[in-house]
Amino acid sequence: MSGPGRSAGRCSRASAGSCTSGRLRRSTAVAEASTGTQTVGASDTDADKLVAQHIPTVVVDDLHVVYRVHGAGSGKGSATSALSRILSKRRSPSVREVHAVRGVSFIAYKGESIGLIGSNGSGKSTLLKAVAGLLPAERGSVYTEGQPSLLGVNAALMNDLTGERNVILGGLAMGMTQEEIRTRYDEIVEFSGINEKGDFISLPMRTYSSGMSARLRFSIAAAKSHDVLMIDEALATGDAKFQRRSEQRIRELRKEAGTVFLVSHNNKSIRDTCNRVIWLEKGELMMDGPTDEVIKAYEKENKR
Ligand SMILES: Nc1ncnc2c1ncn2[C@@H]1O[C@H](COP(=O)(O)OP(=O)(O)OP(=O)(O)O)[C@@H](O)[C@H]1O
Repeated sequence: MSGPGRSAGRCSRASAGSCTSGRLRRSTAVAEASTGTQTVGASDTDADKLVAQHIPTVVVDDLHVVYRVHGAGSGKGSATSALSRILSKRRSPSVREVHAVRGVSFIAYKGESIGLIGSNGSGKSTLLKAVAGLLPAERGSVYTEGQPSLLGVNAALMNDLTGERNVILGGLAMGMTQEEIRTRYDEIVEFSGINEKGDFISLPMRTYSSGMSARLRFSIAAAKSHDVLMIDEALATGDAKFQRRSEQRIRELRKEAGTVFLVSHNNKSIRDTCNRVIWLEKGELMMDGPTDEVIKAYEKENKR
């Protein structure tokens, strides 16, 4: 393992399994353009064979993430009051800390598709952002193999540019060459289904519905195999047909040797695409294990 802050004990502390890779690096990268019915758990797929090799892609070690909210509770959080404070050199009236992730540790392996579940505000998105290098760790460490890509429904492509331009922009942001983008362009547009009801790809993205934007973002991100792909609720916005297609693509990405993280409140999506689930509550890791086991425990807890 390489990267600052490495220590011999880290891998074994993080979770079960051994840390055999010599290529993991500490996560500092800024994420790129921020995204059935088949059961994956027990089948003898290529992805399952990869998982069995135990090649780590992400090591999260006792991770804590804290947000600091300036001006919280004072009722003076506006830009004008902040400017007046700066000019008068007064200190911010109050800073509230939100401890969003508390001591989470796990190791993700090549070929795994990991669902992140938990109630609203339990820290799922924050954990993904920290793994992507978008949020700093207050304490603990994150090591990743390769470049993690966070695909969120709020990921910023350029709303004033056409869908067509955004496909190119998103492709470049993910490290594809112009030639690769040209080759895959038709495939991306077709997968997104944006043109099913007319020539929408030549219109600016601001004219798209939220579902259409999410579909295009997912299609761009899914056009490339990722070392670590993190998808935050992207499937929730597409219609049923698109969801099935996306789930199929997630299974393929998993086979293409990467690791996929999927945040979702839809337990069926998680069951259909993930072989492992991490359950968070109040920023703490409640359970980490095979999909069926964790979802069963989560559903039992939520029936109370
Ligand atoms: N930018 C922010 N500033 C301050 N606090 C934040 C910020 N973003 C999230 N939080 C807080 O961090 C905690 C975890 O939020 P997070 O969005 O990670 O939860 P989540 O599990 O993804 O929730 P959901 O299922 O509702 O999307 C919450 O208490 C939330 O209020």
